[in-house]
Amino acid sequence: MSENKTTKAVGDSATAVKDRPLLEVEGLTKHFPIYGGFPFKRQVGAVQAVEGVTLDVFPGESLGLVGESGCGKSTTGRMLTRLLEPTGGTIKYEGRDITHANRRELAPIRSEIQMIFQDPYASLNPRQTVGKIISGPMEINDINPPGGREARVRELLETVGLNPEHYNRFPHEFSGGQRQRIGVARALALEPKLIIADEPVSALDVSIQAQVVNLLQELQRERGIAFVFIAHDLSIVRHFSQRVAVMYLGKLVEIADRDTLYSGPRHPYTHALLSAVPETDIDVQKRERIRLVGDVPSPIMPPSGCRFRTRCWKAQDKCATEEPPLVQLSGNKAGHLTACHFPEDPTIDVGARKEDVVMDPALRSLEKDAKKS
Ligand SMILES: Nc1ncnc2c1ncn2[C@@H]1O[C@H](COP(=O)(O)OP(=O)(O)OP(=O)(O)O)[C@@H](O)[C@H]1O
Repeated sequence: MSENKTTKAVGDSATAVKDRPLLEVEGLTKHFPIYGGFPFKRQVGAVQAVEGVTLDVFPGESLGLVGESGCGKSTTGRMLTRLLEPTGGTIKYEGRDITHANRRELAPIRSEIQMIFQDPYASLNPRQTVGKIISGPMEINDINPPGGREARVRELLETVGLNPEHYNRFPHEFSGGQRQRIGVARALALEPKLIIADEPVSALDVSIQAQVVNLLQELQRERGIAFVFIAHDLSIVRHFSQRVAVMYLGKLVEIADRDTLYSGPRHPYTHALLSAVPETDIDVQKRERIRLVGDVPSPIMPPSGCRFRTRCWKAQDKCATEEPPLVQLSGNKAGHLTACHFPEDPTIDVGARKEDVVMDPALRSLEKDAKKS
């Protein structure tokens, strides 16, 4: 098979490639040490949570990061915001290496990269008022917007669809969806260029998920904020992201623009993830159903070669001995990278799955509305 050795995951959709990348991530790695032994504790191993992740995030784009629970999505997100110190690799923000930048060095960009967390119950301080929570980042960064912080917070409350009069209320007075809106307002307070949204809707009621996704999408479009949208649910990422990266056991296995990924996945794992999304639209061509067997192996001792091989129906000897690089396979578009020795055939009829496959009826109706307008 002829391969073009492109190892950098670049976007090629019109939205993605406008400028140089906002964020350039190369070989990002995180190992959590495991200590044991008696009487003196020493390191006996490591959880290899993230291993050699390489990708770019462009200004204003939304990149979806998808994979099963425990594959290292949150750890990656936390390293990108520098809440976690990487074990290896580099992170560049607007060309500046911030991989090991200290607090002082990070200060000027702290406001530009924000995070929205999964659990809107745990991520808000129950003893602080909404006003205090949202103005927190402004206080920490000593930012005084024209008109004052309170006016800015009220404006932000309105932006995220909450009543500005709720300024003095406490988190427990709000529903899950409303709390996540407070989290979004807090992330917006410093007018970030990049938001890492870590499963921002998975803790919410299904009927509320669509509203919050819609809000984030509006913000992305109207304010040109770049998003890394972390999710285990491919249907939500498809709704929100122009490009999608798929992770398995700490590694990126495939990345492409969303239509390419959904209509012609090359990595068997992506194919399996897609076939797990229920097809509710009878117009959508039936895709072969694949059910993954076995558990995800331990990240403490991941399989040799291709990490997916123990669950892959296409695996051969080579998969155990040689790790497949993340490259542009022959037949793939620029920017579509796959890490597999025996990839799926490219879909012949690329238009076969143009329709979105959405699990949640609320999201489905939103998509239809968006298409009409
Ligand atoms: N502080 C830590 N110490 C040790 N291991 C950790 C730590 N944080 C995460 N891990 C491990 O690293 C691996 C990746 O975890 P991570 O939370 O990044 O995955 P995830 O894909 O975000 O999963 P989920 O969707 O369940 O949040 C898991 O095996 C997890 O147990």
